[in-house]
Amino acid sequence: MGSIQTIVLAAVVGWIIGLFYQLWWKPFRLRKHYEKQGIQGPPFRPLIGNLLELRRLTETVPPQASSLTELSKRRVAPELLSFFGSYGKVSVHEVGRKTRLLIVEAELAREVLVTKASFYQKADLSREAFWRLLGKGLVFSEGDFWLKQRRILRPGFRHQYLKVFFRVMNDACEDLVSKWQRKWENSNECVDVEIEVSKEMSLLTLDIISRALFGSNLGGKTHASEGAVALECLSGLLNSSLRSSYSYKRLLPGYSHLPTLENWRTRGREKFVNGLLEAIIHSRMTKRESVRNGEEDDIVGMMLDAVYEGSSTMSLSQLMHEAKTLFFAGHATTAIVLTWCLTLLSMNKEWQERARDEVQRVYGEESFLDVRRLGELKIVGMILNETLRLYPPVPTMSRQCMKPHHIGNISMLPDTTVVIPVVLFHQSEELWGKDAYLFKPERFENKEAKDLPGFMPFGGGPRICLGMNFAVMEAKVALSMLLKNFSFSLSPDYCHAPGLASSMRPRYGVPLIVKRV
Ligand code: HEM
Repeated sequence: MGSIQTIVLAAVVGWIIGLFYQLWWKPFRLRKHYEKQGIQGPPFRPLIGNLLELRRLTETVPPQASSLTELSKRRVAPELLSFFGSYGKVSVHEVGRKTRLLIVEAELAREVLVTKASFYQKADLSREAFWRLLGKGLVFSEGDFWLKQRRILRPGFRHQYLKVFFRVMNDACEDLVSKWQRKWENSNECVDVEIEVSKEMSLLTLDIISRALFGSNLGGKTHASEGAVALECLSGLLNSSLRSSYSYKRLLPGYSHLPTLENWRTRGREKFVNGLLEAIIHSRMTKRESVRNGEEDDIVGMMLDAVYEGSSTMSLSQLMHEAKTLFFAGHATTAIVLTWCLTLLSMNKEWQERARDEVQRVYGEESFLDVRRLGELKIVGMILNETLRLYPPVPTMSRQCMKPHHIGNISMLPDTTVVIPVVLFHQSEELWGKDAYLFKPERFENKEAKDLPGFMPFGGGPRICLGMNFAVMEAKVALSMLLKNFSFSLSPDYCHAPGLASSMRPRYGVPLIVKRV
């Protein structure tokens, strides 16, 4: 009996020491390590870290922007902007027990993402926040497993497939144009129509990614009503992921498994999206077994080839995770860019005209663009880059240090999360000049501008966005098709408020007045 008591006592003492180490000693030791190197930050607070300050700073964002040219960084990353202002280009703070180093120095960020990438992994904090949305797909895989998955998926984003997707993009955009044209069916040609474009762009990109992933032969699965429900579920999942960033719930291990109303809703949404994807993939498998031609022309088909090939190492459950990752990663980001492109063009009519002139010249008499002429859409490309600069859909990235090493003069220790505030780089006066807040696509006339170390809308290094070429092609096709058919101006109901739950989405949507060209 005595020995059992001793064992229990030793276990309890061990557990308390472990807890003390994790919650207090480890973050305290890391904080001291960085402070000794002259890196400052808000005061160290055990257990909760700087959640109080972070929450207070994010809650100060007013409901509406002060002007149409107010920089989005003030609304999307006010806490990081404030730490940068108070403590300089490199500062330290904690979220709960996680130590974070905020780096607003382009060369250091490049080291983390590119040259010293092997010392880092994706950060636990973002994995915890986004796992329901992105599954265990490529975005959060690591090491050899990540490399293997990336090798399987990469061909799907190469030129040969992109040509197939180009058709898919054209078809989906044509459907959207026809849908909008019908709004004039019973009314006068010159009548203005108000359209909430942020929702329309989300539906469009969801349609495109479903067609590219699963083929156009979906039997209407992700169109119409199911598409709208899927969109609602995805946006609900995104909101709860982003809301959890600075939530106290983070301090409770296993919170996401408790039977709360929010968790119940989140699981319902997740179940719907998983069910939809499973049904589509199973119908694809059945089709594949009956009509096997070996030449798949969508991404799930290509992954199924990898599942069935003897040499392959992709399991069916991994295929589900990858499909989920691409389904989400492939639609939300591009929808944001398209929404802000149309908004900025509505605010800057001369650029809208210049872009339309270019589109009309490149299309000529054709109703579809020739894939070989995509490169001629130079002005559209410049507008796209300037939009990605002002409204980057991924406003911050983070990495977790795995091994001791140096970046610049800083000695890094494992378990430190590095925060790379893309949005602060993109809107830095030091990098872009005093007029960094203005929409000036001519910045990108010089091709080298997009290779500047401070411009990273698609990330960088080995983990650079897999869908970058897909997204650029999609945005060019959609913009050119819309500009060719319609003109845009701001609705009197438009309220400028970029930033919804730490993302670049517009808080109140974007109602635009649309006219037929
Ligand atoms: C304008 C649209 C897009 C933007 C701005 C964007 C941005 C990014 C960024 C910044 C990353 C790197 C994140 C990090 O390093 O932590 C990333 C990764 C990724 N993106 Fe995109 N993305 C876009 C569109 C797409 C599309 C259309 C797809 C797929 C169809 C896609 C699939 C992925 C995947 C799979 C990764 C993870 C790559 C890896 O870790 O190896 N993205 N994206």
